[in-house]
Amino acid sequence: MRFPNTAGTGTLWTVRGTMPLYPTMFCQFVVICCDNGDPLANELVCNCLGSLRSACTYACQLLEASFCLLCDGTACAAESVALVLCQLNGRRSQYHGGVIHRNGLLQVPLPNWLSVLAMRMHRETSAFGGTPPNHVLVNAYMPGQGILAHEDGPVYHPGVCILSLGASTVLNFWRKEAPGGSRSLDPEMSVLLMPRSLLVFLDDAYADCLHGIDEVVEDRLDPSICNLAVCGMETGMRLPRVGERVSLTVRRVKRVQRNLIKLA
Ligand SMILES: O=C(O)CCC(=O)C(=O)O
Ligand SMILES: [Fe+2]
Repeated sequence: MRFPNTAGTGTLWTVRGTMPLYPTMFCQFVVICCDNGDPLANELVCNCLGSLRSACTYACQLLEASFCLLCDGTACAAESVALVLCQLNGRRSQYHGGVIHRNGLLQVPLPNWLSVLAMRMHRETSAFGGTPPNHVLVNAYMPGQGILAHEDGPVYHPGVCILSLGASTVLNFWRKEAPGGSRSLDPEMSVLLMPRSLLVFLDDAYADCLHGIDEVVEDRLDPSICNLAVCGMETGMRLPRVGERVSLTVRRVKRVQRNLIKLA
């Protein structure tokens, strides 16, 4: 399977194996936010019901349909201008929506299939503060790959939607400042990201925490994972990361540079 051709380079992003389709899997919607200084333990975790559920399912179907189109290598090139920025520890990342410059986003319109998805997330969640998202990061992880603890930072509006496809994973959150001053090595809270789940994290979870994914080939499900029950899992289980995981991180870069001439 191949991802969209990258701008200019002619390099194709080749993915080993095939993108699994999950036509019948449930779609989970997890919201993590902790306004008013509430501890992370008070995060809101809910199953996706009613219209939200259908929105997520729709998004996944759309996305999977898009990936299928991309697989045959024909539909993508004209529509999608993507930029491969890094191949860190094997994880591959692809940016859509433009390059982030110190003066703001040098905006390139999102490809249509991503724009529909991003607008749907905008309409159905409160993640982007009333203004549509303009940037999507696609990350592809093989088993054993992850992402170091980091914060997404002030360049984005403090709200993120992450749609997960392929293998499951666990995303950890650490408070930047644990009580007593130093940062604990143990996550304060973790979320199991099942395929076709949509994670929305906002506010304090964005601003006061680091997040990251361990570089392991299987996840040990421990009690710090806040949504085990809704995933039908139990503490103590081990969940192998079977195959590749592809995530779409949808965000809004706060500042958009409209006058490109000024940059010269
Ligand atoms: O792949 C994920 O779920 C997390 C990605 C992430 O945190 C990022 O790209 O900033
Ligand atoms: Fe991140």
